[in-house]
Amino acid sequence: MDKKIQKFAFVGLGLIGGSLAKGIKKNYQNTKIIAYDTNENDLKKALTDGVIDEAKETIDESFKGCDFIFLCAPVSVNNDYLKALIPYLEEKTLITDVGSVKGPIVELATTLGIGGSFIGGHPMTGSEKSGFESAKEHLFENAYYILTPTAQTPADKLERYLTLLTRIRALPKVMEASEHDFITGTISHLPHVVAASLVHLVEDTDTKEQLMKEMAAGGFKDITRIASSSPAMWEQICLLNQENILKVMTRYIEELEKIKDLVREADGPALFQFFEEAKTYRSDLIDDKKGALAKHYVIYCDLSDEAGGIASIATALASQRINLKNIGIVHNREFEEGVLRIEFYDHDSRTAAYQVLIEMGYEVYER
Ligand SMILES: NC(=O)c1ccc[n+]([C@@H]2O[C@H](COP(=O)([O-])OP(=O)(O)OC[C@H]3O[C@@H](n4cnc5c(N)ncnc54)[C@H](O)[C@@H]3O)[C@@H](O)[C@H]2O)c1
Ligand SMILES: O=C(O)C(=O)C[C@]1(C(=O)O)C=C[C@@H](O)C=C1
Repeated sequence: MDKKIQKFAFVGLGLIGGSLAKGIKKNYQNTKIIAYDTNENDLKKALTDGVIDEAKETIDESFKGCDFIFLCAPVSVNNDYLKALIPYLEEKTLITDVGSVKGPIVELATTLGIGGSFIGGHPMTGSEKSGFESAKEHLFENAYYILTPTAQTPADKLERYLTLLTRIRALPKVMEASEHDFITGTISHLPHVVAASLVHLVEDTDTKEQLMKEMAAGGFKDITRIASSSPAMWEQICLLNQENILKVMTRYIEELEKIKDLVREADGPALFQFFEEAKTYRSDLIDDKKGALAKHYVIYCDLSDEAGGIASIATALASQRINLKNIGIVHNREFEEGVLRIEFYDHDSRTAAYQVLIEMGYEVYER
């Protein structure tokens, strides 16, 4: 139990800010969360849902006394609020942002003389959706969350941030802002530029009847999902990480020229090698499904009558359209009596199943 009330403030309560606020509300017992956002409807919704305790109409004295302040608006806007919040920072306050570019804000914090209060942050998770209504309390589970301290960040503040990330089940990684910006320029910013440019290409070359748009299948949809992301967010990321994005775009255009040559020369073996090497590297990526970051959506359920019990549980879940990945009795020293282990494909299915089984009177638990 957290004895002391911790005060958290948010500026920007959209997808990322809203998810953080939800994650904090769920994982800390004693919190006061205040938030400011230009979107009044989202603030009202967050208040009604009990995610925040107070909605603010402006940045003022009420931002004093915070343990954490999270800047969760588009990147250049975060830079402006960093300045605006200086009068309200106290000794204990840790101010951070969640922006996708880290160099400029870390430099700004240092220039403003608040390097000792600031740590850059960037969760390597998200979605093409925006706004508070898309926020999820479990967004950060098993996801890397990069921290970029300044040269003046004290060790105890970094420690406090690491503890918070562990509580929301994120995987913290500390690095230099410049290294962060080069890495994300390559694995996140360039792919968003490429996805959007592919969409433009198809739009511009489509037939009169728009057959390409009509027939686009899995391949095109998979690679362009992120083209649906917020234009305001990506405009600012491109402006703030301009140098790295230009560097990596130049390198990518060279890569395209190389593969263009192979196609023109009809060089079968080289084309095979090109795709084979990409396939091998791609299948080595650590993702949700394997490796150190494995995500298992599992619940356990006590059963008295094994045979009939399994069937009725499977039927009840199926009737609610909840898909099972795996179901079976576990007998081991931890569960001497044997329990039913039920695995799902995703977090939402697990949450829904938990509710269904509780309502059916089963004893259900997550480990
Ligand atoms: N979307 C992602 O996948 C993702 C992932 C990691 C980090 N980020 C970073 O998180 C930040 C927020 O992105 P998001 O995806 O949550 O976007 P979002 O659009 O869902 O949320 C941004 C919020 O900021 C508010 N806002 C905009 N201008 C404002 C202003 N001037 N004053 C106060 N509030 C303002 C908006 O109303 C909105 O609620 C960005 O800096 C982005 O780089 C995004
Ligand atoms: O999954 C997605 O939709 C994302 O685009 C998330 C994503 C990315 O992986 O590029 C987008 C921007 C961020 O700064 C971090 C994560």
